[in-house]
Amino acid sequence: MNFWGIINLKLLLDVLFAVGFGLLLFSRVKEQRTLWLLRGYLFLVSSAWFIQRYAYLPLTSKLIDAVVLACSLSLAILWQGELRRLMELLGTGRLAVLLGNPPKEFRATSTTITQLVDTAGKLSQNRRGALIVVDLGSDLRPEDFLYSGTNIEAQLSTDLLINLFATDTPLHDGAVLVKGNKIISAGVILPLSRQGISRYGTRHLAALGITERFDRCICIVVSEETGTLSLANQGKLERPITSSRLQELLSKLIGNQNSMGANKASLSKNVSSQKTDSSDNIISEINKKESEKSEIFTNKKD
Ligand SMILES: Nc1ncnc2c1ncn2[C@@H]1O[C@H](COP(=O)(O)OP(=O)(O)OP(=O)(O)O)[C@@H](O)[C@H]1O
Repeated sequence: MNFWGIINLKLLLDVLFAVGFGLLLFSRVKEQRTLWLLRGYLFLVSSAWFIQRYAYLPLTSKLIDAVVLACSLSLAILWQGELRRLMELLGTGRLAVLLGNPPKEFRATSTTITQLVDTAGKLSQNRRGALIVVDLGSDLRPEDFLYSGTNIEAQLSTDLLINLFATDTPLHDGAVLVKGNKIISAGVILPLSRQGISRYGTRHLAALGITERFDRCICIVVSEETGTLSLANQGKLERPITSSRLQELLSKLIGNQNSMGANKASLSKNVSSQKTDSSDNIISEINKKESEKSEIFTNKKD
């Protein structure tokens, strides 16, 4: 192969990689305005490259370079959160999440949705505060939280969730992390959001905090004060919502539209009877811990 052949091959590969990268960026952007911005920016960058390489127009080239620099700076300000997330994902090696291909274990089923709605409804009726983080593919890891809580690794069930948020249990403070149909941990302390500090309490700010940092996770919040249900997604809080609205939102977000409108009554009946072995074990483990705690307490008193 001669010299020019090698150069052209390199150029071809360069263009192919750049196009591939551009397509990957386009596939990750969902909002129309962001898409326009990205399209305009990539057009400017490729024009600058083309003029620099093929046309001897030094002044035009300099001008376009200056415009590209100005656009890069304004986009860095505008997309602060997204760029930060991108670097976090790259730095922690979560390439599957970056490529939009989350592992199977994050796929929640309609049963998961029903269990979550059922739990939120019951907790709301009893005015029991709760915070449930549902990882839909952000691959949340202990380092993403201020405190990663206690490892649970149990099958998701309404009974277990309700038990975890019982006010007299050690793990009720903080959030419960759910991935797919599993409860991963409890007593998790989330990073707080800085938006709406004057409007919301810390439970709601924690829900906003985690969802504005990770776009594929949502948070169900039950207010202890009012029993109000809320859903946080992408740093926005929808509240107050009813159980059926929560079911609708979860079905939409989890992409499980089939579960919408399914006869909720019979499903919630099923859910109540779905006591898995592992969740039973965890409940008895928690109760054991509690009785141990009270024993120590009474011994101390004696
Ligand atoms: N960073 C956090 N991560 C997880 N849970 C948190 C965090 N901060 C507070 N919480 C939970 O929220 C509870 C305090 O809620 P607080 O009353 O301050 O907030 P709120 O938004 O007004 O909620 P509510 O309406 O339930 O009162 C704590 O006891 C704890 O369980």
